[in-house]
Amino acid sequence: MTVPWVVKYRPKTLDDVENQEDVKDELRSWIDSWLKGSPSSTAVMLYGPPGTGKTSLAIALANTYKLELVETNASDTRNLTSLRAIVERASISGSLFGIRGKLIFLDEVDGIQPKQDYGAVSAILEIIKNTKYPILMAANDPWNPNLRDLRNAVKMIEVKKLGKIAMRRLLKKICSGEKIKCEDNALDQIIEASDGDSRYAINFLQSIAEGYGEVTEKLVSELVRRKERELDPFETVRSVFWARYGWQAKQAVSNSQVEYDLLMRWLSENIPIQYEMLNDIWRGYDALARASIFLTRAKLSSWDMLSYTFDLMGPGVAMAEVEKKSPSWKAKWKKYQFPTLVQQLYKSKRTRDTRDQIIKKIGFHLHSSSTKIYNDVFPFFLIMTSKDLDELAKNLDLSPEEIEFIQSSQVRDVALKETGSTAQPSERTSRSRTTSKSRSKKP
Ligand SMILES: Nc1ncnc2c1ncn2[C@@H]1O[C@H](COP(=O)(O)OP(=O)(O)OP(=O)(O)O)[C@@H](O)[C@H]1O
Repeated sequence: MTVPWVVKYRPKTLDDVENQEDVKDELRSWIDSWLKGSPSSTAVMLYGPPGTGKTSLAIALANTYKLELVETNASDTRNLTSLRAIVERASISGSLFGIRGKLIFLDEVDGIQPKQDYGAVSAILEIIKNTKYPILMAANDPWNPNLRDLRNAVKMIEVKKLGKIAMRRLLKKICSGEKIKCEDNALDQIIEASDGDSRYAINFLQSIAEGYGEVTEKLVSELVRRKERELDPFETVRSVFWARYGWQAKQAVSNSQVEYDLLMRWLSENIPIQYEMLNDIWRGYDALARASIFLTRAKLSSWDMLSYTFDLMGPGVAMAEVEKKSPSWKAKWKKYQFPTLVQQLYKSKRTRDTRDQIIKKIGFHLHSSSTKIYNDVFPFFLIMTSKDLDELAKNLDLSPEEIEFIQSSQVRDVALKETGSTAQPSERTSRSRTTSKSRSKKP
């Protein structure tokens, strides 16, 4: 199984964490104050946009001070109960940093829902009151009024987006670690699209590198569109499959800018990749089939139906995996696939692009328009090159990709067929084609 690069390249210690110097200093002096026996504050909340390194900072902090990281999701009330027991046990035994100290980490504090997770905030407040261990929390957006009491009980530290230079260093390190060819401009585009979200940038890099074996500017720009982040189907698909709670999956599909039909294709292609149990796959497809019915109804009658489409495409697909209900469930990294249709469109576009480049070069040498070369010369050229490719390639300054295009008989057939079928059926072109055909008989 491929290890996700966000895991493989996660910083081990605080020194490995790129930038974030102020945050690291504050965290160090906070833990030092605990070690001296007079904590500057019981709990700290790291807050900032997704993928800025909050979880990484928690792990690096624990490693740096050789503390055991006790990690749980802040809205998981069942785990909070056992956490309360840990904290209470420690206060009775009076152990502070006993044999091995602990760092308690509560992730996704802003995911606490007042109704569904009733009692979570008061449980955390109680843990903070009784703890003998430092408590670190993380949230993307901690300004929800429901979290006011919590905010007042902790020290708030902002984690800012990673700058472009630091992000580039991070990605370069991964590229050389993985020995993959990454064009500088491609990295620039990924950095631009990630908008400071390192997880997004690293996942994006891995998806392209594993899907295509190289990271080129052309590939990246194919995938990055203007509203890149929301448009990235890999991110949406992963967020749905990795959602532990229904609301997370619903958020993923409703925030996604990937067009609904296309998103269905993505999910459909990847359900059997993500889910291993036949029953889970069946439930996933069942939810998706129902989502498709509601999408058709939404388009035909009322857009109100879209809400059901989201429920089924998001939580419906996400919760198809029964194992998710178990507390020991962990998201499994899978290499997602482009929907076959999108892949075919991409491949044929690439082939057409290469063909058009060759046509341009011939046109430049023959002082003719691309249309004329395409209709009158190109089929003949392909036949000619089966004899004299080396010489022609030199004269036309053809790139290896263009030579490969010409050499591939399969592609040549496609190109010949396309040339025949897509040319305008004008008198001029049909006559020209007759001419080139008849000429081709006499090489
Ligand atoms: N400052 C950094 N230095 C090195 N790697 C980083 C840094 N920030 C993030 N990363 C990389 O990005 C990945 C995602 O970061 P992380 O999970 O820590 O973000 P987060 O802020 O906790 O995100 P979220 O709020 O969505 O949970 C990490 O696995 C790590 O590899």
